[in-house]
Amino acid sequence: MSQKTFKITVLPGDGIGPEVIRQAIATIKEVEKKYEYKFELSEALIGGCAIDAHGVPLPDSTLEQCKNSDAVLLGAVGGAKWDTLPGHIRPEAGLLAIRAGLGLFANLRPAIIYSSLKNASPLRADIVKDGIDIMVVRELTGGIYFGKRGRTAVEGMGEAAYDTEMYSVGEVERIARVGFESAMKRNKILTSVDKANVLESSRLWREVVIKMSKDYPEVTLNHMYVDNAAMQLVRNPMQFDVIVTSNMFGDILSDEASMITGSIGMLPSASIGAGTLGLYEPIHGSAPDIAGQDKANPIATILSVAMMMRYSCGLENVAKDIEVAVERVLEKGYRTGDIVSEGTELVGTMKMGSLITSEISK
Ligand SMILES: NC(=O)C1=CN([C@@H]2O[C@H](COP(=O)(O)OP(=O)(O)OC[C@H]3O[C@@H](n4cnc5c(N)ncnc54)[C@H](O)[C@@H]3O)[C@@H](O)[C@H]2O)C=CC1
Ligand SMILES: CC(C)CC(=O)C(=O)O
Ligand SMILES: [Mg+2]
Repeated sequence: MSQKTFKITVLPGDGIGPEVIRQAIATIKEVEKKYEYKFELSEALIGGCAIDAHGVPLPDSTLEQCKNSDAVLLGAVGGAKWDTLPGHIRPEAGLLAIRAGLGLFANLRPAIIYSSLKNASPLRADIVKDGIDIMVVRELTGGIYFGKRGRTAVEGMGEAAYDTEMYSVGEVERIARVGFESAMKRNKILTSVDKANVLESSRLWREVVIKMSKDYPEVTLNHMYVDNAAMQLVRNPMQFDVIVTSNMFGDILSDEASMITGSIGMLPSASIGAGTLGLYEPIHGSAPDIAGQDKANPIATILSVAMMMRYSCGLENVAKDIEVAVERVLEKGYRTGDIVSEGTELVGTMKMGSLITSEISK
């Protein structure tokens, strides 16, 4: 029987992006060998490298190519070289534009602590002993990252700058639905994180989430202010099942959640919208401090490939295979620098990638 060919656009980006993407591509090639599914990979530019080549962080041709794909795999963008450019042509603007351009309003960031990595967590052993398994559902195409911004002046205070947080009922409804649906498939606890004691946009957020909870009577809904949530994540992370929150709060809390599971180099993400097209990327950035040194942990990107198999390709068995391969390599004691500890073996980006692909082929 002939298999469907999945069209994947690969956007390596900047810094460690191309290094971790190389290992993710090797994973896809291994999947092809083992399963005979076909993946047609084609690369395109985004971020700093696109600015260098075309003067813009997201060329129209890149967006078009992504729209004509089944899925997009992205490394990371950004770096000091482009930090002084005006905001709208910085590498990060390309990232925001591709998320919005593809209509990917929901970003799923699973923070899981692997049993063999418990001692890589900076939290006390008694806090992580029963495991951490949190799904952060972050709104991705609204809020302050997309609101009106600009420069003005304040009398007697000189130049001023502003950014605006705004959410509509429709935007909150669709992300809340992803949160509730996700909770229904898990332990049925949803924590909506906001700052409703101060922000009007958070008060609307909370009203909408409460209204929607009537459709999900089995889900226990909690509300938490973001400052408390940041604290509770280190105090008692096991209380969380699914967290649903705004773009900026989700950005910040997911970096925190990643570290309590061992490292930011471990967390994958899936950005999804109304259809099956999704964008898959590690939650970390371009890590200029370790770029080009074979030090980056490729696991977050490889696990993003697993999420791609699950959400855009419908290949749950392949997704599981990749996740088990990662687990086995960790159980055998191999570690990149960000998760290394006494009694484990330090390996580089390339070696970690090849250890994982060789587990997949088994
Ligand atoms: N999705 C994206 O493309 C993102 C891009 N950025 C951009 O990346 C650049 C650097 O930003 P930072 O704030 O430093 O965040 P970052 O996530 O790039 O790095 C933060 C720290 O984590 C470490 N780290 C990150 N990924 C790692 C990995 N896979 N293995 C081992 N260690 C890892 C880095 O070495 C650094 O010490 C900036 O230009 C920023 O705007 C930041 C976050 C996300
Ligand atoms: C440009 C930023 C919004 C990227 C980032 O930090 C993220 O998406 O996690
Ligand atoms: Mg971030």
